[in-house]
Amino acid sequence: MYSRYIPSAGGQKPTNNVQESPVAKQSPAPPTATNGDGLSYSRYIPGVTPQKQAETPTVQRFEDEPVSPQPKRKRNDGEQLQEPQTKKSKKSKRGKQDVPAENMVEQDGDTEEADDKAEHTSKHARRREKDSEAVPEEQASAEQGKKTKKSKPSEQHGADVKERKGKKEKKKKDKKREEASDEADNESAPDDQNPERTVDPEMVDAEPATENGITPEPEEQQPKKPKKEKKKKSQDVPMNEAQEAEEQDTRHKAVFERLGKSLKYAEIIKEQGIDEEPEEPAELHGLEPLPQPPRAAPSTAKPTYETLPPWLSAPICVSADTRTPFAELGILPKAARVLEQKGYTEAFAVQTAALPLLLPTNKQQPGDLLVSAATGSGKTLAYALPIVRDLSNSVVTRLRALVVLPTRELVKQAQETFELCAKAYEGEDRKRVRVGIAIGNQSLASEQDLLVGKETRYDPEAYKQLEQEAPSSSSHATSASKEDDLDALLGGPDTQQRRANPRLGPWQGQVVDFSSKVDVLICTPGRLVEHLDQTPGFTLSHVRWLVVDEADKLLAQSFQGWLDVVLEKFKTSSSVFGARDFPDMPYSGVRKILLSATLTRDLSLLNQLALWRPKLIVLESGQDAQVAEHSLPEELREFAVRVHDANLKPLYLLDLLRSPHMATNDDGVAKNENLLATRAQSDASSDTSSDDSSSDSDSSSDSSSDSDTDSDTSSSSSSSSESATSRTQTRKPPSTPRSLIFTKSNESALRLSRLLALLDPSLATQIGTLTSTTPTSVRRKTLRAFSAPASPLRLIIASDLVARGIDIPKLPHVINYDLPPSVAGYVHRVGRTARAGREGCAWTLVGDGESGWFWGKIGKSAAVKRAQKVGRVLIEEMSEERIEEYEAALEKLGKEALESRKK
Ligand SMILES: Nc1ncnc2c1ncn2[C@@H]1O[C@H](COP(=O)(O)OP(=O)(O)OP(=O)(O)O)[C@@H](O)[C@H]1O
Repeated sequence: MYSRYIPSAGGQKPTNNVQESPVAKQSPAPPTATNGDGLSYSRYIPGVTPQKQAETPTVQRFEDEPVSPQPKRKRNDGEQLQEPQTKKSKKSKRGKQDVPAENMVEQDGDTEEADDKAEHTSKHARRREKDSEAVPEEQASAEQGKKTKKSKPSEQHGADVKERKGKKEKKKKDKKREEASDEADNESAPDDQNPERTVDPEMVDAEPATENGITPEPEEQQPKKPKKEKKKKSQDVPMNEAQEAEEQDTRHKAVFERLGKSLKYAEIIKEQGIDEEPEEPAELHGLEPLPQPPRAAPSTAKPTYETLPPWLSAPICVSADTRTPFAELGILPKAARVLEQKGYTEAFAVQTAALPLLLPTNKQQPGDLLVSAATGSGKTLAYALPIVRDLSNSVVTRLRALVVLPTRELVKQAQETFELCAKAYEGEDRKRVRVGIAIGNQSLASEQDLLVGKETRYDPEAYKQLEQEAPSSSSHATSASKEDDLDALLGGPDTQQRRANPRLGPWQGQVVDFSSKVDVLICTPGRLVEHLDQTPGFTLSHVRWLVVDEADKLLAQSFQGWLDVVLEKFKTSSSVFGARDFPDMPYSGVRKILLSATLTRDLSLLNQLALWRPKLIVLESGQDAQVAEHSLPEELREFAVRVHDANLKPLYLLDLLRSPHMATNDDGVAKNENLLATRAQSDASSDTSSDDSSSDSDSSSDSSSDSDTDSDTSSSSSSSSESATSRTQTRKPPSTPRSLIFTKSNESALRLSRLLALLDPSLATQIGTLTSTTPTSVRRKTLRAFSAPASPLRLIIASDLVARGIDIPKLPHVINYDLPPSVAGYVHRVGRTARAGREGCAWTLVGDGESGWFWGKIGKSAAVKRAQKVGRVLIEEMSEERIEEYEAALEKLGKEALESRKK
């Protein structure tokens, strides 16, 4: 609520006297003037008769304005000065009396207090006007003087204060002031130091008094009183003020005394430990409490936020260094002996975990199995051994195990392991398990002959029955070859019928019986689909094992929709009763085994397989029990070779191959002290000091870029120290270290092979190339030659064709000439070395523009679990002479390429 000044109707004509007054000349305000808030006040102007009551302005009140809890001070534009200045100005105003009344008054029309002020000020004004007529001039001046600085209320003012006493809020304020006044030596502080005081309503009234030119009484003579007191007290009782002050003092003293006593009493009670009197029991009055159910015990079960199924979130973890004698795992002594002859004295960790679950000795309910274990950890034997053990119990040869792998080389490799196991389980009432492969390296017909046997017999009754039957669902030749079409044309309608059911023989009454020639078929997915489609008598009706090795790759890619086709066959070919029974187990069905070093945890992919009671085995490396997305072999050492100038990358590779870092014997064991030193530094990379950074800057023209991409100072320092101690030497080691070099494509592999031969003609006979364009027979030959220690073949430059699964015995080095396409790609590539618990080194050439990706995704990624940190190797800057040689080699290569295109 605020007050607003509304001038009386018709305005007010200033009298002549007023116009003559010096004050009036400066101010247009009438004798009964209003301040900026519309508050009226009376002003003493000698010789001017105050206006009558009827002419005083009315005050209109508004309820809809927000009420400020405290009076706010609004300055006029001219009142920008700070408070001390305000005081000065006030004094000057008093002295000079030349400032308009509006400027003298605090502008505040918004607050409640201001409303009150406005109200009673207007009353005051009216009353003062009356009083000014009656009270002699001296008395009036004395009264006004009291109001100014000491804010002594007038009689009317005292009455107003009493009225306001009823208001709660004002009471509180008054009380506060009262308390404050006791301590603050009765208004010793000047008003202008207290912003609240500057807006004191009394001040509003007081200002006009100073304007009247009447000098207020000196402050010293007036007793300093709290404002509230001043308001309460009436003008005419100066004696009562002193009495009241005394009374209040005594009252305050009494209150403080009582407080002190009670505090002392409380302390005594505390010290003596006196209990307070117990409360008397309340009378119940027949309102007895209703029987309540017992309180439920708080649940101790922890909420689970797991979204993965338990088998995936809580896998079977096995430490990578676990070794167990085969005999302890239920492997027959004769089989264990055969394995030992091959060098398999103990079961590796993954075999220790998987064999008991897959062998028929398993007491647990059988189900599907997933294995996620590092490269070279022996996964192949982990599934081959129990499958062969199971199939060796059979009497009749039927296709009972289907093993699917992504490449021909891997199929061949798995075949060797299965053959070993078949040998191990042969004899002693066990049949020799027959292992077949289907990889498309020969014609379909010849493969069909190897897989499916055919016998013809004369049986007219069976023939008739077959004629009436629908085409066989188990095997059918839907996409017949051109030769078959010719047969059909020559052979007439019978031939078409025969094609519909391949069991119908070429002659009337002749029936064909098909039989599987293999117990285990290891195949690539594409060739499997072809056989299912085109090979008569090829059936999956008896299959009870399905192995998907390198499962992440096989599930991520369609490979002619092989999985859907196979799973469909598993559903429809179960017509033969007991075909999928496990002889030593109360179980019937197809057991699925999925394996990979980078096994997918993608449930949408895994769900395609309709897994039944699956279990997941995860190989842990190191002491850290945390399961990472990918883990590398514990014996693998990784190095990043910085390539400053990507255009000279082949020269960097040559220098690396000739450097002492790579000098190892053919078993992958370090031959050279420098390499051991490098390894030691790599191990200690975390605590190497960075005080040799100067050497880094010596060798590197833009060493800052290295630190930009790699914030880990410890690793940087390791690189620096390496650069200082193990700088690449161009001294030639005794022989080229046996290395598998990966490029990003077939083309780059071929180009690099030729370029290296041109740069160093001595390497020409030592280099082999493996790409998807290489014929299978050449691939196999190359790999075999590379595995032989005495072979001249020292380097294989390959595409990612051989990145997965290929087992090259005792390969000491893998070099990533080009960065791998993914983290999984890196894991598989470098996994060609450090296999089966042996040492091995992986070297990655990292260009300055690639280091961010390499260190972020691979080198320092938490997703890749490694035993040791990735070390760094710096190659010396290339001399001008070498660069010229390189350019000459490039030119020659270009000419060769042109010539080959012309041909
Ligand atoms: N128990 C064992 N004792 C000694 N050597 C073994 C044993 N089991 C397997 N190996 C050897 O370990 C090497 C790696 O085996 P395997 O190829 O099965 O590994 P992997 O886990 O399948 O690797 P990748 O994931 O790369 O395919 C092979 O040379 C194999 O002969």
